[in-house]
Amino acid sequence: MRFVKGHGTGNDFVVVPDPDARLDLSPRDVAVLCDRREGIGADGVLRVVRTKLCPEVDALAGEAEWFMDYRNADGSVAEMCGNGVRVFARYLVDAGLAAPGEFGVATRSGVKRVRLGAEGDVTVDMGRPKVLGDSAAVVSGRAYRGLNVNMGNPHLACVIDDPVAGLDLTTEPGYDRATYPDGVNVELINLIGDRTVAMRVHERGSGETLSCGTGAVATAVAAARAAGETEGVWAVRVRGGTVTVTLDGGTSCLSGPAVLVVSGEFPAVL
Ligand SMILES: N[C@@H](CCC[C@H](N)C(=O)O)C(=O)O
Repeated sequence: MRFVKGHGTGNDFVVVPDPDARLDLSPRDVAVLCDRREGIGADGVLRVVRTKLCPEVDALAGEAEWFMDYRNADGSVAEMCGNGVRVFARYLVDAGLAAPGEFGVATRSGVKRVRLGAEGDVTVDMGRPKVLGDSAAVVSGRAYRGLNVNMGNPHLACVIDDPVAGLDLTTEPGYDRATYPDGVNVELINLIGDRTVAMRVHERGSGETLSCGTGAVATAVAAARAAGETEGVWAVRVRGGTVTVTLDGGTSCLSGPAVLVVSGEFPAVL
C-alpha cells in the first residue's frame, strides 16, 4: 500500500491513495498506521477516494471529485479536519489529481473550498462557525469555562488566564458528556497580543497534537468574543507553528503551511 506523509504546522497525517475505493480500512488498520513506534506515526489518516464511489458523500460528487475520508489516530471517524484538508489539497496537486488554484474537497461536513497560495500556504474556507453556548473542561484538576463551537466537529474553546505552556494534556480533559455525546476537541487559549493567541489542544481520538485547524478557528471565535469582536484576522500560535484565521462575520478561513515530507510503501498487515 502506497502512502505519503504530510503535516500542517506539525499536525501530521498518513495520506492513503485509494482512488477506486478498494481499501476497507478498519479502525485497527488506522491505529497501526498511526502508531509512532510500530507504524508510520501520525495524528490521523487521510484516505483519498473518488467522491462518487462513497455512498456517504456521493451526493457531493458534482462539486468535488475527491473525498477526504478522515480518521483519527485511534481509528475513529471525524466529520472534518482543517489541517487535514489543507494537506489533502497539497497532495492532490502534487499527485496531479487537481490543478493548482482553487477547488472543492468533499468531507463528512460538506464541500470545503481550498486554495493553494504562491508562498506555499494552503487556505480553506471553513464555513460559518456554529456557536452553541458555554460549557466547561477540567484540565489538571482545574475547571475552565469555554465556548461550545461546532466546526462540523465539536470543540470546547477555553480562553484562560493560567499559562497554557504549563498545562498537562497527557490525559483527556473532563467535559460534559450530555453536551458532547460523541466526545470533544478541547482548546486552551491565552490572549497574548493584538489579535494573537497561544493555543494548545487535546483532540478527540488523537490526544494532544501540535496543531488543529478546526480548533484554531474555534479558538479565534472564542478569542474574538472575549475581545468583544466578531470579525478580524487572528494569529493562532500552536506548538507546531502559526496558522491564520480570518473571521468575516459570516464564514471563516484558515491559512497556513501544508507540506508533504516522505512517501513509501507500507507492507504486511493491511
Ligand atoms: N486535527 C484536525 C481535527 C481532527 C478531527 C478531530 N480530532 C475530531 O475528532 O473531531 C484539524 O486540523 O481540524
